Amino acid sequence: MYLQTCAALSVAELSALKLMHGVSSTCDIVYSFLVLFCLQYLSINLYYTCIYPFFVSPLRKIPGPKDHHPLIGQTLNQFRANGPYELYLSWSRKWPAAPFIRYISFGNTETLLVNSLRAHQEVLSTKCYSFVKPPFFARIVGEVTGMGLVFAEGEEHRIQRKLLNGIFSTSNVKKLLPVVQLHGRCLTKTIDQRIGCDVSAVVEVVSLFSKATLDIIGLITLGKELDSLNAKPSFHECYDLIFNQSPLSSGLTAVNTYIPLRSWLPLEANRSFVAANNEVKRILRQQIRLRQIETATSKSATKNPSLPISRDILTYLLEAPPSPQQQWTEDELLGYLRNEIMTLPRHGDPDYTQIEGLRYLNNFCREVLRVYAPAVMIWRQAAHSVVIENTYIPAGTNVIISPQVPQFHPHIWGSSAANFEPDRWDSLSSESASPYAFQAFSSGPRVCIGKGLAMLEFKAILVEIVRKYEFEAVEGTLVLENYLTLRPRGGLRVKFKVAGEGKMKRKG
Ligand code: HEM
Repeated sequence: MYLQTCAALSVAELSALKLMHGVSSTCDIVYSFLVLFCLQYLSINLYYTCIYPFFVSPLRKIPGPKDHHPLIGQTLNQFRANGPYELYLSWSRKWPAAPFIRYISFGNTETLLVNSLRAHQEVLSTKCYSFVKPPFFARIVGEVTGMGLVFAEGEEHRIQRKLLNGIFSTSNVKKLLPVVQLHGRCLTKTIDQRIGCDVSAVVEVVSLFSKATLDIIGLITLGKELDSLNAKPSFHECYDLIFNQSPLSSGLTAVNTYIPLRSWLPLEANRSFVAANNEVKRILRQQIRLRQIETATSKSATKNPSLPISRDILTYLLEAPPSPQQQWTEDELLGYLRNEIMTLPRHGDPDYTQIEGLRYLNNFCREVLRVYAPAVMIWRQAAHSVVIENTYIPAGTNVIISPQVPQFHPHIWGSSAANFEPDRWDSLSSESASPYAFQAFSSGPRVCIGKGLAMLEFKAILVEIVRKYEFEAVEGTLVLENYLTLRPRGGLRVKFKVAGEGKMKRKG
């Protein structure tokens, strides 16, 4: 945008100069154009980085932290913070009643963090289509997920959602339970193999669960086992490379957010990321093409719908590390869960109604997603100027929803907001019962389309694991990081041993 404005201004100024001083040589014209263009570009950038945010912007009076670096804003503080949510939560605690909190990010751009329930409702629901995904977000996420429904806007988004909603309806998700259970059994088979003849085994679960989740989504969306694709390197190897980048490659991803260097930097760390990413997309495109041909030729195809877009396969994964602040011990919480799951018939897989009937399991899963929301940031940009909660938001302003902010807000969840307490879901206050108090899947017209499927997967796999094993985390302290989703840094090692009888009786 600046580039076009500067070019237009330079042309106008050059024409005026020519009128005043007569026609000069082509060389002079090009030289003058370049000088004028650079001067203008520099001035505009200086204005927007050094003057506008601090002396002119209508957002400057909104409460927010002032301890930013003069050029890179809060970027350094975010990098130094204890986990990806820490700064947002500390600001939200400092200004609990503010609808928005304003902070300065890289290059002194202003960002608004959504804070109150009402502001969440307006941004995500009432005025949902006044906001779009910012271009830099498309660069970081789009390069991994591709540009499907996630990046469709306005009317195009409404149409795509209408087409896809049916596939993810409760009645369809119900039918997918056997697929999920089948993969749950494959997962426990892997754990059994690792235990072998020993009493217990330590297993790195992030890659194990990621693989199971991917396999389920692959089978549901492509109608194919990803393991059976015979690609070299395999689909899972490429996927692992994308999500477990080297420090240099992660740094490049961060830089790519602001300066789109990714596609032409001749570094090995960059090349392997780009190659893995391209390979994943190639495999998916190929499978989708095959599926489309099958669908076109098969009479029964309409009974077996598949998603027409490749990005849905690279989706959010569940991680559930234990909370350091919890009041109940891990043993007690898992004991309650085990006791409830053990009320299911011993043999055979539970059906959908039986799983949905497990009240504590449902509370447990929602509490995991409340305390450890996998999506750390949901990015938006004002498509046009808009007023929310008496705050004037100019077009182009970046707005961020961080699910942990409403999910830890003391005005919504009370003073125990940071504690892991599954029972809180049985007695919600009017604030915490609001659909905007729990944002792990976002809400409004852009709510996660896979929410029902993700919850079913989470519960069904937990049932499978809890029935078979007793388990505990091996590492004492977990460091969480954000790479597209919340992940334990360096993975999560869990000690599994085959379960005996449930030992804990539920209190009360
Ligand atoms: C625990 C698991 C999951 C979590 C926490 C999660 C979270 C989210 C969140 C927060 C959004 C909103 C993103 C935004 O507006 O920028 C979203 C959107 C989306 N999710 Fe999920 N998701 C999960 C699983 C899934 C699954 C299993 C699928 C599909 C198989 C899926 C497909 C999508 C799609 C297509 C969108 C875009 C919806 C739209 O813009 O209309 N998600 N998800």
